[in-house]
This record gives sequence, C-alpha cells and structure tokens, in this order.
Amino acid sequence: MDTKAIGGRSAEAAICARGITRDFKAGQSTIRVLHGIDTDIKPGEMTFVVGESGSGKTTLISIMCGILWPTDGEVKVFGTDIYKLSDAELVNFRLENIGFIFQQYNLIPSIDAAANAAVPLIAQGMRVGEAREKAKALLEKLNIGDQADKLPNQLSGGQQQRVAIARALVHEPRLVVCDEPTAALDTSSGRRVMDLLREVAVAEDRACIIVTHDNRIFDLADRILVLEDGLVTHDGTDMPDGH
Ligand SMILES: Nc1ncnc2c1ncn2[C@@H]1O[C@H](COP(=O)(O)OP(=O)(O)OP(=O)(O)O)[C@@H](O)[C@H]1O
Repeated sequence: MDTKAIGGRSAEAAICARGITRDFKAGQSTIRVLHGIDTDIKPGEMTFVVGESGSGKTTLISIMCGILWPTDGEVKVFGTDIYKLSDAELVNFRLENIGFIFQQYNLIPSIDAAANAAVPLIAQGMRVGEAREKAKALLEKLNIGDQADKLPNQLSGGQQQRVAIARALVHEPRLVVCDEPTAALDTSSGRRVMDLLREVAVAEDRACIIVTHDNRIFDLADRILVLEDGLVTHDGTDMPDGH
C-alpha cells in the first residue's frame, strides 16, 4: 500500500489526537500517565510541548508519531488513523512521513556520519551514493560537513545530535517530532538547528512538534501546549503567565 497517499493532502490537522490515555505498569499497580488528551496539531506550525519533568511529554509525542500505542484513544496523522494500520503499514507510514529526533541519538556505530544521516533515504530505496550526497548537504547546513566521514564515536555529543537531526530531516518528512533538540547545544548552534527545522519541517502540508525545556527558544514557537500531570493545561501562542 502507498501509505503516503493514505488520507491525501488537505488542510486537515497534521495530527488529530482524541481521548489519548496511556497507562504503564509499575510492579503490581498501573499508573495513568496521560489522562484523555484531545488536541490538534496544525500544519504550517511549529508546536512546542512544554511541562515539568514527568508530565508526560515524551509519552505523548511518542504516541503521536506512531511508536508507542495509546491505552485508549485515536491518533490521525494527516488523516490516517495510524493505530488502525497493520504493523507493516505503520512501519512504512513512519518511514515515509515522520522524522524523529529523540534524546538518545541511536546512531549506528559502525558507519560514518553521512551514512547515518542517509539511513531513511537508503531504507526508501535510494542509491547509496545519491543518499550520501543529500545527507552531506544537510550536514553542511548544520555546520558539520567536515565531519561527514567520521564514525559516531569520533564526534562530540553535540555533533552526534546534529547527525541525528540530519537523519530526521533528510527524507523531508511531513511530520518532524523532536525531543529536546537544542538541549546539548550552545545558543548559536541551537538557533541554527531551529532555523533548519523551520526551513525543512514547517510548510503548508508539514508540521513540527518540539518537546523542550529550553527557554532560550520559547520565542520561536508558533504554538505552545503545556502539559501538567498528563493533561493539556494551556494551549496558546505564548507561554502562560508566570512562566
Ligand atoms: N515505559 C515506562 N514504564 C513505566 N513508566 C513510564 C514509562 N515511560 C514513562 N513512564 C512514566 O511516565 C511519566 C511520564 O514520563 P515522560 O517521559 O512522558 O515525561 P516527560 O514529561 O517527557 O519527562 P522529562 O521532561 O523528564 O523527559 C513518568 O512518571 C515516567 O516515569
């Protein structure tokens, strides 16, 4: 199935989440981490998800991007009800439509930076040489073009993160989901990453969600959702008063 075509392109929400709950087992008991979240993520916007540690931010974005099943609720990504897809369809859907930047960079240790950044293109069937060239162009934009031939363990933490960012963006996914993309970076590198995210990930038919504690970048949000104890308590263009 051509999962890119599911739902078609329209002005619909990039993500439509309804009634999202998520429970985790903790020994004999069960803890509810998300308590029935309803929200729409709009295309053409950079949406920040902020909140105290443990409020459920990573759990929520993991559910929104098809890597963690909700206990209850429905998630449509560009019109596709992703948890109704078969496992194979969901894998394809993610590969075609979603780029992730998580706190663990999960780079492949035995291949160089350009090859790591090229992984989504190679997985989609692009020739390795062409995929590497595209990946290298992004590494240049992220100011680490000169590190393209290095293995991950020859790179600093911030450089590894930029390779992970290039890997998330290289196939120009419609949805980019990032967990703390600037936390390990100095202010100017962080701004560069945010500029690139806006350039690649924000367009009429694309969307970008960023979990962050980094108040240096709050002014870059088009929309801010605040999570408290598994519920959205603020949804606006600015941080709520007192933050
Ligand atoms: N796999 C899991 N098993 C059990 N509990 C979990 C699991 N994943 C998350 N939790 C719990 O769910 C709650 C929310 O976690 P989550 O990582 O979503 O929070 P967060 O807001 O992203 O926190 P942080 O800002 O520290 O990354 C926490 O209490 C956490 O311990």
